[in-house]
Amino acid sequence: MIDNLVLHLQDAPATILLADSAAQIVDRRAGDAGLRARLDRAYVAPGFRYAEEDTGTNGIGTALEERRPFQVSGGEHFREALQSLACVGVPIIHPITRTVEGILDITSNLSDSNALMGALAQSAVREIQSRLYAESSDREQLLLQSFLQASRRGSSAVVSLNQDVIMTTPMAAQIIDTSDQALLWDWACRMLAGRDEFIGEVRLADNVTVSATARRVGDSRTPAGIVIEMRPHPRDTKKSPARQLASASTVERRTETVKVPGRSLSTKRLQTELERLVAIDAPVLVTGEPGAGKFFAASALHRMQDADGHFTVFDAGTASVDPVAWIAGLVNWNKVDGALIIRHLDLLPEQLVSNVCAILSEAVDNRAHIIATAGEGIRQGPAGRLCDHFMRRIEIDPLRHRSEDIADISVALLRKHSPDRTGLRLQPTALQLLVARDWPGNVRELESVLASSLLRSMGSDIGVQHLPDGYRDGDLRRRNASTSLELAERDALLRALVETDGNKLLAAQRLGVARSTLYRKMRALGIDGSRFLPQ
Ligand SMILES: Nc1ncnc2c1ncn2[C@@H]1O[C@H](COP(=O)(O)OP(=O)(O)OP(=O)(O)O)[C@@H](O)[C@H]1O
Repeated sequence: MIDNLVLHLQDAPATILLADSAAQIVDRRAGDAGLRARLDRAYVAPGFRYAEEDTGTNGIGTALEERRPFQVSGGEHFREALQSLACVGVPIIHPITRTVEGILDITSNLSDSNALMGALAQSAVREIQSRLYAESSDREQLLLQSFLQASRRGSSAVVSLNQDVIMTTPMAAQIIDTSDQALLWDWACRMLAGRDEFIGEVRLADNVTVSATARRVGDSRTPAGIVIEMRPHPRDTKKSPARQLASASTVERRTETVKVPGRSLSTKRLQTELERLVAIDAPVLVTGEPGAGKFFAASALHRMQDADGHFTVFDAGTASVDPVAWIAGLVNWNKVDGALIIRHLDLLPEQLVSNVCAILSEAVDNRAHIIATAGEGIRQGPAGRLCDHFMRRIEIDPLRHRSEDIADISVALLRKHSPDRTGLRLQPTALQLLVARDWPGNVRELESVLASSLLRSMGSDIGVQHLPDGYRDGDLRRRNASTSLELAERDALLRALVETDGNKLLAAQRLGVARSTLYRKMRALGIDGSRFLPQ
C-alpha cells in the first residue's frame, strides 16, 4: 500500500512518514534530496518520536492525540525546526478493535504544500483499513457486525469483546477502563453459560455499577464473542477519583416465577407472554376491560423481572385533579429506584399527552422498566398516540371469555381475603353459578362477591346461600347464547353497557340501535338488565 503511494508521489516534493501508535516514526519514503536533508536536520526520521506531549503541535502527535486527520503548516508547528514544513497526519484505526494502529503522514516543504495532500493520505489510510478488515478473521468480522448493529440500535453504551479484542462506543469508553475488559469477559461468560442472552447488573472495577444486557455472538460451541449493552446508573456515571481495583462482583436481579392463576388457554397464553417479556427492557402496554386484571398482570411482570425491586404507580385517572403536580411527579420519577407502572393511561387528560410522550421516548432510549395499563379504547382517545411508544402489548381477556379460570382465581382471591383460613373453598354449586355469569366487572366484581360471601360464611366453605343477592339466581346465565354470532353480540352489548355505566340510551346510541332493540336483544341474550344502574 505504502509502495503504491510512493509511486503516486514519485515526482512530488513530498515524503511519506509512517509512525507507530506511540508516535515514533518507523518508516520514511519518497521525497527529493533537498526535502530529505531538511527532514534529517529537523530529526524527522525513523527512530524519532513525535508525541504531542514532547514536541507540541505536529502532524503525527496531534493526529494521534485527537484520533482524526490533522493538518499543520509552518508556524502552527510548536517546534521551530518544523516551521518550514507542512504536514498532514491521518490515524490508521483498526476497523475491528477501533484502536489507533499508527499514523500515516505526508510532509512537504511549506512552499510546496497543497490541499490534495490530505485527500491522498486519507484515501491511502482507507485502503489500509479495508485491508486490515479483510485480513481479520471471520470471528472478528462477525463480532464487528454485531457491535455495529447494537451501536445503531440506541443510546446505550456498547462493548463487544472476546479474549483478544474489545470494541467500545465512545459512551462505553467513558464507563469502562482497560482493566474492565477481563472483568466483563469473565462476567458475561459466567452469565451466558447455557443461554444466549442475560440481563443483570455488573459492578466494574472502580465501583461503577451498570445494568447490562449480554448477548452471545455466533454459535455456542465456537462463539465469536459477546456484545454487552450497558446503561450506567446515573449516580455512577462519573468514575470515583480514587479508583479502587476491587475484584469484580456481580449484582444480579433476582427474578421470581409468578404463576398467574387460571387454566384457560387465554391465561396460559398470558403466562407465556409474561415469561417472554421478562428478558425485554421495553415499555409494555397492558390493555383490557375494567377490572380484568391489567394491573395484576403488570405487577406480576414486574415481580418476574425484579423480585426485590419496588415500583412506583402513577394513576392517569387521577391526573386531572392536579395535572401540574401529577406530571411533575412523573418527571421526577427516578429510574434507579425501580420500575414505573402507569395505570389507566387511556384516562390521561389531553393536556398532558405531549409531556408523557416525551417521558416515554426518553424511557425507551434508556430502556427503563415502564408498564402501563389502559382500557381497550385508548386508541380512539387523545392518549392514543402514546401507544406508539409501546412495542410490547399484552391483552387481558375479559373474565367471561375464560370462565375456566374462575375456580383457580377464586382460590387465590379467597386466600388473599382470608389468609388464615387456607383450604377454604367454594362449594361446587356456588362455583357453578359463578362460572355461568357474565362478570361485566370482571375479576374485580368476582373479588367483591367473594369478599362479601366470606363475611356471610363466617369461616366455613362458601355455598350458594352465602353469595350476595343477585348472584344466587341460576337463571341469570349467559349460556342461552349458543352461536358465536350471539356470543359476539353479547360481548358488544355488555361492553357498551359497561362503558356507559349502564346508561341504556347511550349504550343503544353507541351500538347504533334503538333503545327498544337494545332491550329486546338483552332479553333474547339473557343479559340481566338489573345489574346495570337504572336510568
Ligand atoms: N388472575 C388473577 N388472579 C387473582 N386476582 C386477580 C387476577 N386478576 C385480577 N385480580 C384481582 O382483581 C382485582 C382487579 O384487578 P386489576 O386491578 O388488576 O384490574 P385492572 O384491569 O387493572 O382494572 P382497572 O383498569 O379497572 O383499574 C385486583 O384486586 C386484582 O388483584
